[in-house]
Amino acid sequence: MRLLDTIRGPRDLDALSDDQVEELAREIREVLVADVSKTGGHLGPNLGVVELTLAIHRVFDSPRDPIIFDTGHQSYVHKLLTGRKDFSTLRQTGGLAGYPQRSESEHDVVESSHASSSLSWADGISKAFEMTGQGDRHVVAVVGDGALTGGMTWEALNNISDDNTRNLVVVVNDNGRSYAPTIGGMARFLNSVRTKQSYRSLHLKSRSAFDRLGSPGRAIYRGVRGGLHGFLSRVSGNEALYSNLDIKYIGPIDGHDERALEAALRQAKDYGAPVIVHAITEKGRGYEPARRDAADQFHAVGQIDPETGESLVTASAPSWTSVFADELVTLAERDERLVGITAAMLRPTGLHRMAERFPNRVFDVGIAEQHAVTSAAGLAFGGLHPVVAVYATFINRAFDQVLMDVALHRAGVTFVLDRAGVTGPDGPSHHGVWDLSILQVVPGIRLAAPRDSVRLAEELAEAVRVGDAPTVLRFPKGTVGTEYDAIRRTHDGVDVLAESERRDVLIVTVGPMAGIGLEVARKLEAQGIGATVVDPRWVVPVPESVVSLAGEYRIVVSIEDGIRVGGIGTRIRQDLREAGVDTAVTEVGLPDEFLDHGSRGDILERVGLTPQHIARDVTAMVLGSKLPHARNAGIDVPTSSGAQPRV
Ligand SMILES: Cc1ncc(C[n+]2csc(CCOP(=O)(O)OP(=O)(O)O)c2C)c(N)n1
Ligand SMILES: CC(=O)[C@@H](O)[C@H](O)COP(=O)(O)O
Ligand SMILES: [Mg+2]
Repeated sequence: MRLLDTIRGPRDLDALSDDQVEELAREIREVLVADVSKTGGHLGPNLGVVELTLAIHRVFDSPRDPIIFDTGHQSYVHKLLTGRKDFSTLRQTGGLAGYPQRSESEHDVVESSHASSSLSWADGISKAFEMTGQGDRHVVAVVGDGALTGGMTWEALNNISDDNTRNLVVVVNDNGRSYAPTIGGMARFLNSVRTKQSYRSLHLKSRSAFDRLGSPGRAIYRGVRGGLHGFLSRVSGNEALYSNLDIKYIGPIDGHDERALEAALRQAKDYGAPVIVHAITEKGRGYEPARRDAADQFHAVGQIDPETGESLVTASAPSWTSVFADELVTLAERDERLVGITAAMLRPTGLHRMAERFPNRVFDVGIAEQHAVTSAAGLAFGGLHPVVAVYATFINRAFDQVLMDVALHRAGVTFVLDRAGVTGPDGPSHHGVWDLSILQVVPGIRLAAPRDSVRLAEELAEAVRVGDAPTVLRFPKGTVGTEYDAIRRTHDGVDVLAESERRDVLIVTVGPMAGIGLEVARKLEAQGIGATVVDPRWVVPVPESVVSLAGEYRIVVSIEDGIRVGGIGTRIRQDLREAGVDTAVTEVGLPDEFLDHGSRGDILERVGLTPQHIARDVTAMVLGSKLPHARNAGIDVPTSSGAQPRV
């Protein structure tokens, strides 16, 4: 039996000897590589926190001492140590979540995968403990060097430093990388610690001296190491950054030396005030293919060959991201005003291609979306046209900057939102389902949803030509689908994809929902219900011809991969009513709920965003029966004029 099989919870770790802890670390790495290579997931980050997580769970008493994982993608080891051993269903429908999830365990606290929030969580929890007579409980926040580039962490540190009576331990998991090497002054500070000759040489010399004494020497070394690191940090003046914040700093600690970590964490636990423990770790530790991966050390992998690390995923078509990446380079070659901005996701958003071609025209600002957006407003003020490329879910964080720094000043900034719509395996905080609703309230904004790669190229070229308003392009995760050519295009750019003689149903599709809309139309036509399908391409503001066309039909059906509440459908309905058009409107989209992880197909099926569900509901409406209220289909029939749907 494996040692790991005997660990039912963190308290089973207490009795392990040093050698058993090392054996357990080895077994955990074997499990991570064996299981995650089959399911896909955050292999590199989790291989880097094996000893760190073991030490935290041996020193602190979770869940009494809550452990907060920033971003949460590095919580697999935590899950293995808290009773969740079956990773064969990782990130799959109904399976283990890829992030902490309270419904899985009392040991899980923060479920959001949006980075840089852990210290604020820890600040609040520790304050609450202190104010409710639970001041003896410790709160531990594990924050990566990448997450430290996010502004929230500094807002939290500013507050934490104000009250030095709380049992709050911040463990900096410093592997020097977000996806790519972490950027900025914070990274330079942390890197200086890691590479400080005084730290490195003294550390290495002391270790080899004790090693020569054999196991007794190694035991002694481990005993004094905590103090040694403390000495080193004073020698190298590393604690300056934090001690000026009046926060105790312990480190740097070798993040793969479990005993040294324990010594530092015990010191931190007994300190009785906020402490930062700085652990130097390696993403992908213990697995050569990850360690060798120059791109991102297997930050997030698909299915891979566990022996070689080679990807087993074959793409049937180019990804939306790669189409965008190539188109942007083409545009940048023609327009020197174009610059790119990424929030620590250069390769995931495709900006790496522009960076390779124009290294001085792409800026990685760290995990700092708010800064990225307002900096873009500044770049536009200076005469450039920034293209801010982020995942759709992360633009949520910078809404105020889009509104008050870009739109208020009518700045020509283009936002490219990748992973828009239901993404799938990364769960509720990663679906890009809010952008259509929150951005459409921004005055002057223009929002496009390309239905295929041809329209992506076309609409990106149109977007970067707009110099007096924010423009937005949003497209989904994965590979581009079928190209849908238009039968005709209206004067204001609406593509008619299918047209029926009978003016029964007008289907207005947003982006790649065009495919579903055409399938719905085919199903309706098969029942003798006339259906026309149009793709506005630019969905905000709603083009006038959508409104005028709607007046010729009995029902308008909008279909979008975004929450229905406040979505494009509600905007169409409002524009129709304001134009005096009383055609019934059926808005099809996602429920305004948090959607658990799973495959995109399973999720769309579950919420009824499929041709079958939509055609059934619309048929029932047209034939006059009461619609079965599918969760995601809101039916709006104008009641003010007493009009009934013209069915
Ligand atoms: C607000 C936000 N922006 C971007 C991301 C995408 N993202 C996920 S993990 C990651 C890098 C995190 O780096 P770090 O905190 O150092 O953790 P590591 O992966 O190195 O353990 C990024 C940018 C995110 N989760 N949240
Ligand atoms: C944790 C995080 O925010 C990302 O690493 C996320 O997993 C993105 O996944 P994809 O790039 O595969 O969509
Ligand atoms: Mg990192």
